[in-house]
Parts: sequence; C-alpha cells; structure tokens
Amino acid sequence: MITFPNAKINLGLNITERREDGYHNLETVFYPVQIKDALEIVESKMLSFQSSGIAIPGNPESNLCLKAYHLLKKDYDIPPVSIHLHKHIPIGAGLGGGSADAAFFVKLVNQHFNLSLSNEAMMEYARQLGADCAFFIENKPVFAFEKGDRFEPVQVDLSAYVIVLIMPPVHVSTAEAYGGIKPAPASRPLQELIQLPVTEWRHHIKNDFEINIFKHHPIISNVKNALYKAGALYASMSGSGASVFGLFKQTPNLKHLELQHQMYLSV
Ligand SMILES: C[C@@](CO)(OP(=O)(O)O)[C@H](O)COP(=O)(O)OP(=O)(O)OC[C@H]1O[C@@H](n2ccc(N)nc2=O)[C@H](O)[C@@H]1O
Ligand SMILES: Nc1ncnc2c1ncn2[C@@H]1O[C@H](COP(=O)(O)OP(=O)(O)O)[C@@H](O)[C@H]1O
Repeated sequence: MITFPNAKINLGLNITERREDGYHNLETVFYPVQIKDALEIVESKMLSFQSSGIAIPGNPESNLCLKAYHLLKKDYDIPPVSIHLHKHIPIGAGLGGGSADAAFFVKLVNQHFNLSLSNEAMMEYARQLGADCAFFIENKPVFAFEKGDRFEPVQVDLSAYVIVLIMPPVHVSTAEAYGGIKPAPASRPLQELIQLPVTEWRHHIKNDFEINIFKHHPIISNVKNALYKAGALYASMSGSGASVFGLFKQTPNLKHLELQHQMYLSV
C-alpha cells in the first residue's frame, strides 16, 4: 500500500514562551502544500527500511518511519513490513517532511491492518514522534498552539494564489533555530491577523525565527526580498527555515532565482 506525505508551510510563527520540558509554546497556522514524498509498505518476512531520492542525513535506524512502526508495534500485533520512502520534500527546510512521513506512516498502518484508530488516537501516537507530526493526521489548515500539537479550526484558503517555494542551498536544524530565540507573547493574536486580507499580512504577520536565522544565513533573507520584488503579496521563511515561500496572484518569472536555488510551485 502506498501513500504520498505532503509538506506544510507556517503562516506566521510566534514563539511565546519556554516550557519546563525544554520545548517552547508557539502559535502558528499550518497550511498543507502539495510537495510530496512517496511512502510504501509491503508485508514481508523481516522489518526493513530503504529510501531513494534526496539523501536523508543520519542513521536509517533513526528514520521517523521506523520510529512510528516501533511505537505502533508496542500496542498492536502488526507483522513485519518492508518500508520504502522516496524522498522529494527538501530536508531541514521547515516543511515538516520527516513529520509528514511519520504521521502518514501511522495512517498507512492503520488503514492496511484495519486497526480502526480514530484521528484523535492517531494524533496521540503522532505527538510522541515530533511536535508538528499531529497536524499531518487531519492535514488541513489549522491554528496550532502549545508545542504546535494542539489545534483549533481556522478559516484560510489560499487556493486563489500560486504558492512558490524556494529552497536556498543551506539547511537549518530545528534545534539551531530554537536556540537563537527569546520567546515573547505576541502583540496581537495570530487567529485575528490571519483573517486580514492577504495583502495586509506582510505588515502584521511574522515568523519569529527570521531575525536570528537571517543574521546567520543572509542568503535566506535575500530570497525573501527577491520574492517581494517579483510581486509576492506575502513572503516568509517557513518554520525554522531554510525554505521561503511567496504567495502570488499569478505564476511569477523567477528565472534568476531558479538558477541558484531549488524552486517548487504549488498551484
Ligand atoms: C519549527 C517547527 C514549526 O512548525 O517546524 P519545522 O520548521 O522544524 O518544520 C516545529 O515547531 C518543529 O517541530 P518538530 O520538527 O516536530 O520538532 P521536534 O522534532 O519535536 O523537536 C525538535 C527540537 O525542536 C525544539 N522544539 C520543537 C518544538 C517546540 N514547540 N519547541 C521546541 O523547543 C526542541 O529543541 C526539540 O528538541
Ligand atoms: N523520514 C524522514 N525524512 C526526513 N528527515 C527525517 C526523516 N526521519 C528522520 N529525519 C531526520 O529529521 C531531520 C529534519 O527533518 P525534516 O522534517 O525534513 O526537516 P524540518 O524539521 O526542517 O521540516 C533530518 O535531518 C533527519 O535526520
């Protein structure tokens, strides 16, 4: 059985306080985008994992798909599977690709082995695999808070826009990004700001990681400026970076950016 885990972008990201458990409370709007991996499981004599496409740093044993398998195996008598992941979502991009794989793996096993898990039960497993994993269970736009794993519905529809995603040739680790942050309460609630017209967002909606990450990786802020210059109505780094997205009314001409960076269109 095969599934296609997709990426997310963050529309605004406020890091509001440091928590006792070492994590941070945050406020963001998660929005799914159509850049996808392919993830397949086949029943097999032995548990195995292999990947193709973009190389995944680290030991395959620590891949989130295997972690998700072992987590479910504790509670359910699932047989061994052979897992194949074709990686297309850029890594260290702030696009949540690893988290999407983990959450889609839980959904795939639930479906293939008829575990009859509710979405809420799958979200509980996903929360144990990473802070932004739970979002990918329902995989629809939400306002997220606490560790980024509690949700409220939000009305936001970007289907009238072309979403352009640029991945500069730098990787930013999530831990590095949080390390440079001084948490502070947001001056206005993101839930309120996201209801403003998209043309107003650039004056009000921010990503708290940008200041510090832009200082260390000016190439990322150059991409953001280039997107505004090309006519973006709103542009921002996604999550902890390094990818940057722009919202356009029409597909822009970005030939000059395409030469230096990887570019993806989600229309
Ligand atoms: C920053 C965000 C914003 O959407 O996404 P990415 O840009 O990485 O995709 C998320 O908070 C990333 O969530 P996720 O990537 O699942 O984080 P985890 O694997 O659980 O944690 C990695 C590390 O990030 C830090 N962390 C993560 C989430 C959070 N609310 N507070 C934190 O301080 C912790 O240092 C933790 O050890
Ligand atoms: N299935 C996976 N896909 C990508 N990365 C994974 C996966 N499993 C574990 N990882 C680890 O998670 C790290 C960050 O993953 P990713 O979710 O792609 O980035 P980001 O948090 O910036 O969105 C990688 O450096 C990698 O070591």
